[in-house]
Amino acid sequence: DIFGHNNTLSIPPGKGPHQVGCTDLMVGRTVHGTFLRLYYPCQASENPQLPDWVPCREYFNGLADFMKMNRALSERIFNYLFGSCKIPAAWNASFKPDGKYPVIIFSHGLGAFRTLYSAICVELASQGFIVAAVEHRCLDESASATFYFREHAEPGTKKHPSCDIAKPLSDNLEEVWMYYRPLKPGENEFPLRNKQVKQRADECIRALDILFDINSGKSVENVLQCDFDLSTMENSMDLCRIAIMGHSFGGATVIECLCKDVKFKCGVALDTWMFPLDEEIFPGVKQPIFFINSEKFQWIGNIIRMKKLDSAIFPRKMITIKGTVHQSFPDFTFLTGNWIGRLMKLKGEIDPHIALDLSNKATLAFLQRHLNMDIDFNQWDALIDGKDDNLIPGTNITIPQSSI
Ligand SMILES: CCN(CC)CCN(C[C@]12C[C@](c3ccc(C(F)(F)F)cc3)(C1)C2)C(=O)Cn1c(SCc2ccc(F)cc2)nc(=O)c2c1C=CC2
Repeated sequence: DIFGHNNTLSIPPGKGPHQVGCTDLMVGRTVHGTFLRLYYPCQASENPQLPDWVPCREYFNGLADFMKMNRALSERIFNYLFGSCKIPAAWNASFKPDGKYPVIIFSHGLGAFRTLYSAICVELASQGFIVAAVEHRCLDESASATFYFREHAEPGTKKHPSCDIAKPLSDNLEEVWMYYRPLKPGENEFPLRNKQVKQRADECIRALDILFDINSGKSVENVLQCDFDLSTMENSMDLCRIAIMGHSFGGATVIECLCKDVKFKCGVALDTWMFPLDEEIFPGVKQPIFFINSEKFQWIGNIIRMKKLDSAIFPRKMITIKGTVHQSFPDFTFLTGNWIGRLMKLKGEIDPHIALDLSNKATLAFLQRHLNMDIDFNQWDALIDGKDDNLIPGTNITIPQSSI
């Protein structure tokens, strides 16, 4: 196709020792419920069913809204380009009990949704983490699209589920879709984004609470009819080893979560958008933070705010990956040929596999250090200090002396 290659298996599989399984979990029958995609170490399975990267076509509509494109046309374009793309994980594969796995909650960026960072989540799960990629919804409306179920009053208005994984548990539930809400003209952005980042943090904390319930063997009702037995994950999570991770708006969500909940022992913030954060919370953040930045997205104001989190007491690290752009972290960076990928700023100069490999290895080394894990991720410790030809320690943005 015009992107130069077919996409089905373009998202790189995990490099770690574990096979990766994946399932969807929706808890709660209202917009205030929790919706997440779970990536986990699984039993080897013969012919694994690979889930679709974009689970429902409504997400293409959401992307169109987010990108201010015409829905009808772009749904067909996105479906043609990305409709066949699969996630390299075994859908609903049996969980592999093997001691207690550390846990990561992942928060997506503005206009994204829970499946768009599968390359990162699959890699981490393959290295022995349980990863919950939340889908932000509610007032937040910072996902490009998301859905929830509502008890529908009128009998017989049963709408068939739009995508096969969205079969609701009981048939008196109807799917309600909500889409990305752009800023109104003249709307003051900070109050909205600050409220949203607090909402996003609450959703991450609620997702963690649900993992606690699952770990304690409490029965958790999955409103989605996924044939995955959550009880197989009882007592399998190391709930002293929990990290929060996110991209862009999700990076700001990392800082907000660290401030709100000490159960998060450290944070990895990818190409963070600092704007939504109220600087008053910064002194309240005591956990280690790792800022992994792209070369092109950052600007002086954003870096200055990150520097305000610098500390002599709490470990704060920053690296910049040379030749990367903002979209080098979401999966799109693997799904287009070079020239159109660079044209649409979905790819930087660097090979996306090399870029994400550096980001993932640096992340694993940081997590081992600050979750006190006893494994071999410390082999990549040098990357935390930016010691690699493709890395810059700290930032490439020069900050004028006057502004410090
Ligand atoms: C003009 C629209 N305007 C909206 C406010 C700016 C839109 N925009 C730049 C984009 C996302 C882009 C994108 C995607 C996907 C294709 C595709 F063709 F491949 F589908 C193309 C082009 C359009 C690059 C961003 O917002 C950047 N950004 C993001 S992008 C997260 C994301 C969203 C959807 C995805 F599919 C993948 C990744 N997350 C954030 O938290 C923040 C920002 C900026 C500040 C905070």
